[in-house]
Amino acid sequence: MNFFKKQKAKGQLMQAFKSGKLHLTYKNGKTEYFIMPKIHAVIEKRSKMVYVFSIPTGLDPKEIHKKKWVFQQQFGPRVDVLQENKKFTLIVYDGAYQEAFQWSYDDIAPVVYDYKLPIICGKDKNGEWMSYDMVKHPHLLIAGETGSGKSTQVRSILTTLIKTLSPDDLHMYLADMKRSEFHLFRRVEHVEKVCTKPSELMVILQKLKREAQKRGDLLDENEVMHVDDLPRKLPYVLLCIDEVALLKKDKEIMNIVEEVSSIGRALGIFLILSMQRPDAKVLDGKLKINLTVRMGFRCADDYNSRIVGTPGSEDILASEAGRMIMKLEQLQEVQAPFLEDDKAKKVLERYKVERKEEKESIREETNKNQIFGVLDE
Ligand SMILES: Nc1ncnc2c1ncn2[C@@H]1O[C@H](COP(=O)(O)OP(=O)(O)OP(=O)(O)O)[C@@H](O)[C@H]1O
Repeated sequence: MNFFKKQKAKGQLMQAFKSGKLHLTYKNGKTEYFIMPKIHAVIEKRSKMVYVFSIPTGLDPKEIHKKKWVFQQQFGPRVDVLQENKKFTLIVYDGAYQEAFQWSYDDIAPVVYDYKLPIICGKDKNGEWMSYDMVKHPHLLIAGETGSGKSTQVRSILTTLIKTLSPDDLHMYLADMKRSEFHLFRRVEHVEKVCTKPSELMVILQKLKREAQKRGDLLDENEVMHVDDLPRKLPYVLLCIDEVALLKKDKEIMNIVEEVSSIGRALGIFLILSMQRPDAKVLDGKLKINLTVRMGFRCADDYNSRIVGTPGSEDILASEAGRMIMKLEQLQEVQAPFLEDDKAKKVLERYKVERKEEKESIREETNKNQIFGVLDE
């Protein structure tokens, strides 16, 4: 921030202190003297300004919190005041405040109608929808601390895909390493398999490897670069792994995931990976390069947000669930739509079929004794 901008910002804060009488006053004869709070730093961050100040001894710290409205009058409605002893941090967010909002397919459908594989992200500060076509930007990483809104976002993305594409055009494989999220997608027509164990995921990955091989051969035979250019349409395949970091010690699994991330784009095989704590070891090498789209929900610190590739997500407040820094072509702050578990269940009800459950239970039964080769049919 240049010198003049910093001075102007300091002046505005001083003005707020004066208007709210947030200072000590003493008189010497007829003259009044003020002891003002001391401004230690003014830091400009992406989409916000941070002021650090301390108050003079004798001024009640509660006054600063009670008079938050003074800062709002000076800087606009979107301010936060944090306190550590005598030191305060005032955060002034720029732009309009993007309130939380509900997922509604009626609102989303017109936004995504011309995408082949639509990923709905949320709304930016101006209330504009953010979305993209996964066929153009394959492989997505979603990261964020517990309670930051990551699982809700995965739920919203998958539900939107199910509503938009037919089960002939999209085959989903869902790996739920925490056993907490994907149960509501069981028996959905588009969902080939929901698994919760690494051994089951390995079966899926072996299948996807063979599928990739077949698709690669087809591209060669037909002398085309992308499955969309084949004479016969093939379904897109989506593998979504929740809490992928739990698999980091499983080298064989991680190697195939990495391989899919490298070759999937042309073959119509895509990944959505989510993790609570960004792990530099998991996001290493090829995987890091190939997960081109990132959604960084609130994370612990700037070390973590750097690993995700979404600087600024460490500054998202705990009260801002569903807020993220998104990296597509550029970094952008986005509020994700809120889709509750119960509502998703209702939306998905009409896509549930008996057939798939039977198929799954048969597979699971077979898998008990024989892990490999089950899906070779
Ligand atoms: N898009 C959103 N808009 C508003 N509130 C949200 C949104 N997403 C999540 N929340 C709120 O945050 C809570 C936690 O969300 P969620 O379960 O998605 O977090 P999480 O990061 O996946 O946590 P965990 O890893 O523990 O599952 C929700 O119950 C809801 O109250």
